[in-house]
Amino acid sequence: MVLQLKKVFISDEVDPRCVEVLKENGIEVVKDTKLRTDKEKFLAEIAKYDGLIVRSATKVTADVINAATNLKIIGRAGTGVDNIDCDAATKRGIIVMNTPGGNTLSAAEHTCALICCLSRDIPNAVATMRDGKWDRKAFMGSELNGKTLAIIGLGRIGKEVALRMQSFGMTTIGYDPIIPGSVSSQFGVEWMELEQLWPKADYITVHTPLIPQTKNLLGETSFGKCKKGVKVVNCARGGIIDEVALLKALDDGQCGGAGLDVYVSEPPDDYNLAKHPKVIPTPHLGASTVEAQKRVAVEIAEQFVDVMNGKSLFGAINAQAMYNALSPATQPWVTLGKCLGSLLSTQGADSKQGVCISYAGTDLKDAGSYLSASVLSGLLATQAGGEGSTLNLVSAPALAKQLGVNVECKYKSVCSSGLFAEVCVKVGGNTVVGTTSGSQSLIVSINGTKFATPAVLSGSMILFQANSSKDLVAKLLGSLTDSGATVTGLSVTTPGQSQWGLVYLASGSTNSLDSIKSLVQSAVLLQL
Ligand SMILES: NC(=O)C1=CN([C@@H]2O[C@H](COP(=O)(O)OP(=O)(O)OC[C@H]3O[C@@H](n4cnc5c(N)ncnc54)[C@H](O)[C@@H]3O)[C@@H](O)[C@H]2O)C=CC1
Ligand SMILES: O=C(O)C(=O)COP(=O)(O)O
Repeated sequence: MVLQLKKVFISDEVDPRCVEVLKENGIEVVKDTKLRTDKEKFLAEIAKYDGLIVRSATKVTADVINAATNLKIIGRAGTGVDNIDCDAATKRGIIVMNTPGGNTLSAAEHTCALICCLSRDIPNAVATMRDGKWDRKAFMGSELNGKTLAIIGLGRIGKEVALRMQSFGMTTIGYDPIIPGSVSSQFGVEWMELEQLWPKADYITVHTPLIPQTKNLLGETSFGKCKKGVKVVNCARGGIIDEVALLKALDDGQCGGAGLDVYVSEPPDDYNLAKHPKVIPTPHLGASTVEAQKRVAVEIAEQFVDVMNGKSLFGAINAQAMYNALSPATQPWVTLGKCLGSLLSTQGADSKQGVCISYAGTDLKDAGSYLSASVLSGLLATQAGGEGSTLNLVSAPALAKQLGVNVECKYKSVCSSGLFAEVCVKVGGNTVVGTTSGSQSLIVSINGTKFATPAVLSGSMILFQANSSKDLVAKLLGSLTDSGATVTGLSVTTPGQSQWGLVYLASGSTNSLDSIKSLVQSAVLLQL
């Protein structure tokens, strides 16, 4: 798979190395960090690009995505993609990718810095000195040594925070629905359920994405289960700690202090929380280091170049089928799936009746996810509406879900037909079986009728069904030639009562179809 990437727009402050790497690889780049503030102009401009690179400031909402009629890929020079409407992008077949890990260490260090500042109230102490005051009594801190740090979200950043704070003598406990205790114990974190964790924690730090399950994860109820005076840090996303509940807990002493780098609205709608004397606020600086910025800028540019060259889809978060389809060995099967889907669509197969894909042969052992996406991309092509809609391996599964199409995949290691591998797609009463030879897609049978030898699916073809007769082929070829068509080949099923066939044409025209109408039961023009 090679994605054509000619023009990329960068709408946020990204290190200049990003532009350099893209340009070195022949990609035209426009960087304008102000345009996004003028929505109308931004929407008009974005239509010209096939790539977009952002950080967290640009809100890539559905209206931006729908205006970007040529867009193929959105790159996040950083981790969180909550500023990108990934569902809208997926429906349009646009790849969304981030640079996982590029800013992990910076975000982890910033979290640790906030924990240290909280333990000694350093910012307020600094402020008094700046005010010309020598006030030692007001700043009695407490050691981190021997205290318990609860880490919610034990992914990349959570783990690095744990390792660093252990060197201060903190006991680290944590919770994550995906990372089990057997893994977290390897980096010194005792895994426990949230209910056990709340009353044990002296400090709580959150490192999850903002998703429905994590919204207000630390709120009024959970604060109530914590030790009085618990200190909290949010360097992940605003809203994981409920801002209203936090303000109340700070006021009534249930929370002893908060280090905040992220907010529900950025910049905050009001500064009540940021100005609270027990809060240490920073303006989303977790990833703002020279090192992290250089890393994410180069990484996102290199990832774009790799996609363009069909080399890798590292960092893609909505392109699992495309990712699985990358290897050269899978390419012919991806093409076959799409051909079989298109062919069924021309036969009027109704996808609402459900799609059953059976595939056999050890070559196809791991083909499930990309085969179903590729069949759907052919089958549903006529149903993908809207300007700039692309039905591809990213958008086809999303469209099937939206249309309520049920897809079933079955795998068998042994191919009973004697072929090395084959794919059978059944939709309602229509069934097609195909296989590959080198890079070619071949049709083996249609509705149970076998081709004499598997027939190539490529170029302009007429697929017909007719009553078998001795002179059928001669009559068909005669009519087509008389209509001005140049026939380059023919492949038919073994004669029975009814016969299917493929006539290969130098170029297709409806004239050719009309010329054989009286000789066949059905005929469709295919362009594969
Ligand atoms: N302040 C800043 O500038 C930065 C903020 N971030 C944010 O930090 C957060 C974490 O980033 P990474 O560690 O790189 O992500 P990650 O994907 O490596 O780890 C996130 C972890 O959260 C866990 N998780 C998901 N749902 C959960 C739940 N309900 N309860 C507990 N854990 C749950 C996941 O299983 C995963 O292990 C993200 O929100 C990211 O956007 C990242 C970089 C910089
Ligand atoms: O990578 C992330 O998730 C961040 O929050 C960093 O945001 P930024 O790139 O600094 O706008």
